[in-house]
Amino acid sequence: MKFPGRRRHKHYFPVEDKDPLISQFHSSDRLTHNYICGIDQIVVDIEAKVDQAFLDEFQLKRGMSQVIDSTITNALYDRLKRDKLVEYEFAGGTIGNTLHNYSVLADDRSVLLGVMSENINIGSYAYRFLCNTSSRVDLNYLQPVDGPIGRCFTLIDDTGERTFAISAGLMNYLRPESIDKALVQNSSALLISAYLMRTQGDETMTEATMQAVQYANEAGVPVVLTLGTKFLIEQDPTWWAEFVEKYVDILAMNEEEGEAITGFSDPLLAADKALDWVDLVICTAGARGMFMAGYVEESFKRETEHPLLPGAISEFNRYEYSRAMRKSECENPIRMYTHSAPYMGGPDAIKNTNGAGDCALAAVLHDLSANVYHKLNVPNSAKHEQNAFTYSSLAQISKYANRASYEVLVQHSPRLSRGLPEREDSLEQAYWD
Ligand SMILES: Nc1ncnc2c1ncn2[C@@H]1O[C@H](COP(=O)(O)OP(=O)(O)OP(=O)(O)O)[C@@H](O)[C@H]1O
Ligand SMILES: Nc1nc2c(ncn2[C@@H]2O[C@H](CO)[C@@H](O)[C@H]2O)c(=O)[nH]1
Repeated sequence: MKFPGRRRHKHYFPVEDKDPLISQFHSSDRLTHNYICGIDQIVVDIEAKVDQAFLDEFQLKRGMSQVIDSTITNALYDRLKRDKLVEYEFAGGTIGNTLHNYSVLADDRSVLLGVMSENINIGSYAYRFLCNTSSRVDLNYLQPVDGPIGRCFTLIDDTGERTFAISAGLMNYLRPESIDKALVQNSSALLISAYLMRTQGDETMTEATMQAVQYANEAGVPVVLTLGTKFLIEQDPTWWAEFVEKYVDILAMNEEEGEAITGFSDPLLAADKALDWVDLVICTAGARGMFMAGYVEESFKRETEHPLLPGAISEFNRYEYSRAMRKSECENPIRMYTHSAPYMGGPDAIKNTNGAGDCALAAVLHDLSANVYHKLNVPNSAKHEQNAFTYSSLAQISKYANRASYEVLVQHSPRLSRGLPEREDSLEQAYWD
C-alpha cells in the first residue's frame, strides 16, 4: 500500500550507519496486506467519434448504455472498420477500470472477478484486456469461458456525450460457484455495478453477483455499488432504492443517476437522501466537481476551517474535516457533507470524460483501503481510537478523488497509466500525515 508521505533528512545516512535490526523490522513481508475485490462484465472499449445520424442508423439511443444483438454488432463493427472510425481499443468495464485505477493509485492488489476466454490469440480482445490491465490487478480468479469476452462500442458525439453499445459475448456467464467465499470475506471491500443486474435468458452474472454480495454482507465487508447509467435506474427506481438499502454500504453515482434513484436533481439532496440507505455516498457532478455525504459520531466530529457553504442544506460542509464512520458504529450519528470543485478548475482541454467518475471512486476506495491497512499494521495507533471507515477526512477524500479524475480528463483512456505525484501543493498537509 502506497502511503504518499514526506521524506525526512534523518532517514538518509551512509551505508556504515545502517542497523541490521532496523532493516529487518522494515521488511515489507512482515506487514499484513489487504486487498479489495470487484465483479465486472469483462469488456474492451472500442471508441469512435460519431454523429446522431450514425446512432440513428444503428437504432442506438444517445447517452445510453444498451445491449445490442449480433446482427447490429456485426453491422456496426464493419461500418466502424470500413470508415476507419475506431480511435482506440482498450480494456474497459466500469469495475475493471475502477480496480485498475485503484491498483495504480494505491500500488497495491485488487482482485477482479468475471470471465475470460480460455483460448486467447495474440491481438484478440481478451488479449488486449489482459495487456491493458495493471499487473497489480489479480486476474487469477477469473472464470474461463469457451468464447469471447464483451465489447463495448463507446460512441462519442460532438458534444462529448457517450453512447455505449454492448456486444455481450460471454461476459454475463460468471457462475455463482466461481465466487470464492474466503476471497470475498477477507477483502476490504466488494465493488459491484448496477450493470451486473442487467442479464437475460440463461446468463448467470446476476446470481453470481448476489452470491458475492451475500458473502460480503455476512462478513461485514463493505459493499460498494456504482450506478453506471441513469437509464437503468429509471426503469425501476423503487427496486433500486430497496436494493441499495438492503445490501449496499457505499453508493457511488453521478448527479443524473442520483436524481433517478432519489428523485432529487440537486446532488447534495440526492446524497443526503441516499444516506438514509447507506453509510457513505459519493455523487460526482461533472464540471461542478463532487459531493460526498457520510456519518460521524458526535464526539469525533471536526469543524471545517473552510468557509461554510450555502446550499439546500445550509452550512452543509460544517463537519467535513471529520473521518467518516459507519452509522452503526456511532452512538449519536451526525450527518456530514462536503463539496470539492474540480482540481485546478478542471483541465483547459478535456480529452475525454469517459471514466472520470470511475477514477474518482478508485481514489475513495484507496482511502478506505489505506485505513484498513493502517489498522491491520498499526492497530494501537491513536488514529484508530476512532473506529472510522476512512483514513482521511471527507474534505480530503473528495479533493483526492477530483485530483484523480482530473488525470483521466487529460488523457484518452479511462485507465490511468501511472500514479499521482507523491506530493502536491494543492493537497493539504493533513492528507499526507
Ligand atoms: N467538464 C468538466 N470540467 C471539470 N471537471 C470535470 C468535468 N467533467 C468531469 N469532471 C471531473 O470528473 C469528476 C467525475 O465526473 P462525472 O460526474 O462526469 O463522472 P461520471 O459521469 O460518473 O463519469 P463516468 O461514468 O464516465 O465514469 C468530477 O467530479 C470532476 O472532478
Ligand atoms: N461492465 C459494464 N461496463 C460498461 C457498460 N456500459 C459501459 N460500461 C463501461 O463504463 C466505462 C465508463 O464509465 C467504460 O469504460 C465502459 O466500458 C456495461 O453495460 N457494463
